[in-house]
Amino acid sequence: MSLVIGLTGGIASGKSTVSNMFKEMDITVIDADVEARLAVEKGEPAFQKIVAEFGQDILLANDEIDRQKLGSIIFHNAEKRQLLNGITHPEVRKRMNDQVEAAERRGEQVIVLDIPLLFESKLTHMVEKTILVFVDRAVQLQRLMERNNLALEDAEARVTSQMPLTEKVALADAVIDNNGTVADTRKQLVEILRGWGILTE
Ligand SMILES: CC(C)(COP(=O)(O)OP(=O)(O)OC[C@H]1O[C@@H](n2cnc3c(N)ncnc32)[C@H](O)[C@@H]1O)[C@@H](O)C(=O)NCCC(=O)NCCS
Ligand SMILES: Nc1ncnc2c1ncn2[C@@H]1O[C@H](COP(=O)(O)OP(=O)(O)OP(=O)(O)O)[C@@H](O)[C@H]1O
Repeated sequence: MSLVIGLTGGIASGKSTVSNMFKEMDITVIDADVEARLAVEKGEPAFQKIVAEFGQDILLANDEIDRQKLGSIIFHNAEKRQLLNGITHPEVRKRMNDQVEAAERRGEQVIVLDIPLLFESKLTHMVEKTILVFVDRAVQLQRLMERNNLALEDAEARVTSQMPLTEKVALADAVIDNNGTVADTRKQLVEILRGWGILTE
């Protein structure tokens, strides 16, 4: 049996930064954002449902979903967000489960699921241990504005659409403080994995 670790945090809190560290250790990381992207490609069942609910206006000229447009709708409207989540999340769960099974068949001892909404969507049953990547709200907003080239108001809408990181701290088995340097973050990850017997040296 493998150990399945859930890696979570908030938008732009540093999950990808930490998941890259796992990948450098040759540990498989299954990324919910990647699976969510694949699940809404043209021809997939979720694509049809999204167009039926949100209308043709949501499509780009090439008939793919306009992610920026869909994001600007759902990050400002909780009802629409729930509607989208209801369509995408079952598909994302299915895809992640398939990948976990494939990694288990390959005999992998440790598997990481990178799931931004692990706690909001009550997906903790999919994992044995959880690691939260934490940053202060001000740092989170700053990094999000810079990375996605967003105005403060849009960055705030995205952060506010998720459970506050301060609440997630109490739910996680281990917390990495990513307010400092990437090197500080790596040190904390190594300490956690040593504590869990995953890293020995
Ligand atoms: C709204 C969409 C089109 C925006 O696409 P975009 O390419 O701009 O962003 P991307 O997919 O890379 O997501 C960036 C981050 O936004 C946050 N986020 C995405 N969806 C949601 C949501 N429904 N609720 C809260 N936060 C969300 C996550 O922290 C994620 O890491 C897209 O995120 C989407 O289809 N979301 C629904 C599926 C979902 O919930 N994905 C999250 C993982 S299950
Ligand atoms: N310790 C750090 N110091 C400075 N910048 C950082 C640090 N960690 C992450 N960043 C930067 O902050 C941004 C967000 O980090 P990252 O992409 O890892 O977050 P994420 O949680 O995976 O985000 P999302 O879920 O929104 O994709 C990136 O531009 C990244 O380069």
